[in-house]
Amino acid sequence: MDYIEVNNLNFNYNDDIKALNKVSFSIKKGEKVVILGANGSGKSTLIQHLNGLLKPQQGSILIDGEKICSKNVARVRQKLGIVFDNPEDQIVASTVGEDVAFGPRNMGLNNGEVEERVNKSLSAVGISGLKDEYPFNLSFGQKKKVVIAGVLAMNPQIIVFDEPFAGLDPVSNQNMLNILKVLNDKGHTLIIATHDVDIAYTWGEKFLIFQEGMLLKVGGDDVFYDKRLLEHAGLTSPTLIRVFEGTDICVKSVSVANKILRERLR
Ligand SMILES: Nc1ncnc2c1ncn2[C@@H]1O[C@H](COP(=O)(O)OP(=O)(O)OP(=O)(O)O)[C@@H](O)[C@H]1O
Repeated sequence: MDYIEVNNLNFNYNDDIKALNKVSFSIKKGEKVVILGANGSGKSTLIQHLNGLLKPQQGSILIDGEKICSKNVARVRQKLGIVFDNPEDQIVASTVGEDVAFGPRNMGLNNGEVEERVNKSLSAVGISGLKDEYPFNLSFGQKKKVVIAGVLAMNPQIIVFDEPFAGLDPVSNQNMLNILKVLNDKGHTLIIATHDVDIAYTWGEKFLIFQEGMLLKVGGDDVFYDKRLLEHAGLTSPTLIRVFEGTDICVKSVSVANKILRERLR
């Protein structure tokens, strides 16, 4: 059984904008998946379906064998956490510590357990020193870490990140890659939604290519060597592939060289 199953999902906004069009795919436990598409291709709409924020107008979503419905949506949200692109939309409390505690408290954990989860999560993203700060005064990258800590504190098996690298400086970018690596090493299933082909190619293992609400292709690295597919999706080749274009180096050698490079960059 697959861990996440999306079957024939359709979703329109205002009866006319087809945001998702017959989307079907599955994800296995522990996979590193990228939902890749240009602006407006349906990524955020899809993500919001994965934890029941949006209800399918047609089709279904199963998480760990359970079809999402109003009765189990709270349980699904403990299994699948989402870090949205704008951290300010997700911050709810007046101190960082209280914000991170919000999820575990709602899960009914006692004060000791909540405190332990808060400290562990803040430490995992490297912001233990910000525990008593007012979160809205922090920088964008710090706010992002507060939200990630809040999601980690719920200990979801699956974590979805919408544009996790957007707005981060190079050091914060590397921090984010490190956080993702630790989570993946611990066995979490990770999903990133992005339009950034470089980030996608560097980090991902399985790629879902979207265009105007349609899932054009599910594949591995091979999707990045399919120029027609990328063009159709309104995407370009990743820089690591483009630098070899026009040289005599064959695709196979580029692929092998990039495998080594990507391992180093992750
Ligand atoms: N609340 C909304 N009301 C009406 N139309 C919407 C709404 N949200 C999204 N859409 C439309 O649905 C389509 C898919 O949008 P969505 O935000 O899911 O794409 P996206 O791939 O996440 O884009 P981006 O990369 O720009 O965030 C677009 O045509 C968009 O204009």
